[in-house]
Amino acid sequence: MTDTPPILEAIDIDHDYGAVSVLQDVSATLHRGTVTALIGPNGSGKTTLIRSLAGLHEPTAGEIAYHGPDTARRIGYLPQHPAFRPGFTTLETLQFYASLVGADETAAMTHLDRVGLADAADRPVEALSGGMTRLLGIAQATIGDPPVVVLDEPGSGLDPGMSMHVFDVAADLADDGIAVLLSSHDLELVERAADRVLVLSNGRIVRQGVIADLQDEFDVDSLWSVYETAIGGDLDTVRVQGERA
Ligand SMILES: Nc1ncnc2c1ncn2[C@@H]1O[C@H](COP(=O)(O)OP(=O)(O)OP(=O)(O)O)[C@@H](O)[C@H]1O
Repeated sequence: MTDTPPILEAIDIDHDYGAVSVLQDVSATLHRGTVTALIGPNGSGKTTLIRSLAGLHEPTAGEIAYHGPDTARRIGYLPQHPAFRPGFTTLETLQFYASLVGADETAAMTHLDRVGLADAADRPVEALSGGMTRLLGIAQATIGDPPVVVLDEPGSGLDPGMSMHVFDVAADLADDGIAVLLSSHDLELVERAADRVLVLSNGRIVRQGVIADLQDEFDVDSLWSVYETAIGGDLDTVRVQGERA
């Protein structure tokens, strides 16, 4: 759990998009068997941090360090807007990703079943609803059993039952020993399924730790109160980074 050494960590990373500094001095750890939720206002840098941790872009400064096993696939990633090549079925698409990471033939169906998409196995990917496409993206992120899985807003666009299911899938992955990072704006679901949170505000981690410990520290009984206190300032204004707020 969280007292184990991290399997993946960001060490003092900065990320700039040209002249715009989006992450500053971010240090964060992910641990095996733990769901860590990344929460923060719109535009605070969550997707940028997730993409940095997934190795999709180099930080401008600092380091991303992976301490896990040398497997065929180290980190599974669900983008915020998953998209798949048209002309193939859901099952064929997942079988393709399975073949890339050396997973066995049955893995694709098992992973489809886990996200609740078994009945859509023969449906072309272009005929999936937005929510179903996201579920296929989650199945794709977990195929090959990477020890770290990062999910950018996995519950976005899903109905309440399916959102809850997706968070339960994340908790099940952690029960299997995987280090899961997910971003979300749904604090109730985060409180239900996550062990730890990283609170990002305006490109900086303003709090991180076990949810219950943060509630004790702030002497509050909900994650919303932790969030409100940690973020401070206006909660109804999007702070556009690189601009005067
Ligand atoms: N490619 C880019 N070029 C320039 N600026 C960018 C780029 N991508 C993101 N940004 C800026 O970086 C900041 C952080 O964006 P990011 O998508 O990481 O935030 P977020 O916390 O994931 O937001 P949301 O919750 O709205 O999805 C924003 O100010 C955004 O405008």
